[in-house]
Amino acid sequence: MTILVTGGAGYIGSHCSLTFLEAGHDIVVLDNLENSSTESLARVGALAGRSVTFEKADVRDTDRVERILRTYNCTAVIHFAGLKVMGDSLNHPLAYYDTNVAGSLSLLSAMSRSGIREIIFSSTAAVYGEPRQLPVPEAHPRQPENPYGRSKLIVEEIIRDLCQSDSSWRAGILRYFNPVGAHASGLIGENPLTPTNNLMPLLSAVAGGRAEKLKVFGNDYDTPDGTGVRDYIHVVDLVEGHLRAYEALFGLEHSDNCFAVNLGTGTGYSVLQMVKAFERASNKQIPYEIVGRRLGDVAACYADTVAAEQTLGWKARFGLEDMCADTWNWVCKNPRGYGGHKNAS
Ligand SMILES: NC(=O)c1ccc[n+]([C@@H]2O[C@H](COP(=O)([O-])OP(=O)(O)OC[C@H]3O[C@@H](n4cnc5c(N)ncnc54)[C@H](O)[C@@H]3O)[C@@H](O)[C@H]2O)c1
Ligand SMILES: O=c1ccn([C@@H]2O[C@H](COP(=O)(O)OP(=O)(O)O[C@H]3O[C@H](CO)[C@@H](O)[C@H](O)[C@H]3O)[C@@H](O)[C@H]2O)c(=O)[nH]1
Repeated sequence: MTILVTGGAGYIGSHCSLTFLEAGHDIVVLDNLENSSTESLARVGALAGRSVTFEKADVRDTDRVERILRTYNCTAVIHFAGLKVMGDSLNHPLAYYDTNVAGSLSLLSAMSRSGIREIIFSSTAAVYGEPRQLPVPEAHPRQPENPYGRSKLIVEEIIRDLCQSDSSWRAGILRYFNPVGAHASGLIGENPLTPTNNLMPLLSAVAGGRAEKLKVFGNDYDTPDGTGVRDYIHVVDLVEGHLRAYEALFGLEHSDNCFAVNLGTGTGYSVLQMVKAFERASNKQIPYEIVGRRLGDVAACYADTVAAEQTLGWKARFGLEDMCADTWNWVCKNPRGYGGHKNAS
């Protein structure tokens, strides 16, 4: 029962690999190292007490993926490999459709050819677009507003069609809200040197003196303090959700062989609340200035978590303090990220 983890050297994939190894599963990681290095897997191996089997490969190489699936007798796939920067997807839509859509199609074809029918797929709250209702339930209309969100929605639909066409397929689609934080050891986390527009890495960059101040994108939203509200979820909670999803796949009835659930905490925090929380965790002042709204941002977005609780028996455990403290611990211990990563210096 070996599980193929695509994108397993990356931020979420490395945490997931550790969680699955610790739960006693055998895994093989496939990654093209486009946004990662094998150092993350060396550290996962050290934490788990056993080495991680790794194949450097591209998910778009269907024949190679099929060979890997067969070589390791894989029975299921957790699919993280992809591009993830919403803003970037507006400038490079073809790259996003190629990696996220064509890459997933290639993987699903390789699975189909080798008779593997179980997949957990990394989707995103970005498939909902502007929330019309809060908290956002899974049945909320899916109207993504950028190529990144659309690429994920297209793959969701492909997976649904597969499950409908053949009841032996089983799929768990997981819509992440805002993953943050790092493993408590401080050994694995999100590479601090990767260019990013996300709030948490920018907070740590300012606290660590790598950036002068934070730009707060708008304080005129219809939220308690006027700044944007999001559902930040600790990456360790998020990957626990994958373990529960993997277990839930076995309990699925053939008539109901595909589920889509939100992975969030259900609680929203504003940008200014995040600034304060990070100041407490780091014991540093975080200077900020209010600037105009960022194109494409919504006022507030947080998850309805009822389906995750019912379908997976899963609920996030970590609070904002842990998310900030674990991020800060990771960044302080690894100010230059992993060795070998193209953005490491
Ligand atoms: N981090 C977030 O905020 C977030 C939110 C919602 C959804 N997601 C999704 O979760 C998944 C993992 O995100 P992450 O934050 O760990 O990103 P990441 O960039 O750290 O990890 C993605 C991994 O995929 C690999 N990869 C990229 N293209 C590949 C290809 N063609 N073939 C093989 N490997 C390839 C990269 O090298 C990297 O190791 C992504 O699919 C992303 O879209 C992330
Ligand atoms: O320099 C910054 C960066 C962000 N923000 C604000 O912080 C909040 C969070 O922004 P960010 O961390 O960029 O996350 P989102 O824009 O919510 O998008 C994330 O969350 C989505 C899921 O909801 C994922 O799909 C995306 O990949 C991921 O980037 C928003 O209100 C932003 O306006 C600032 O004020 N200043």
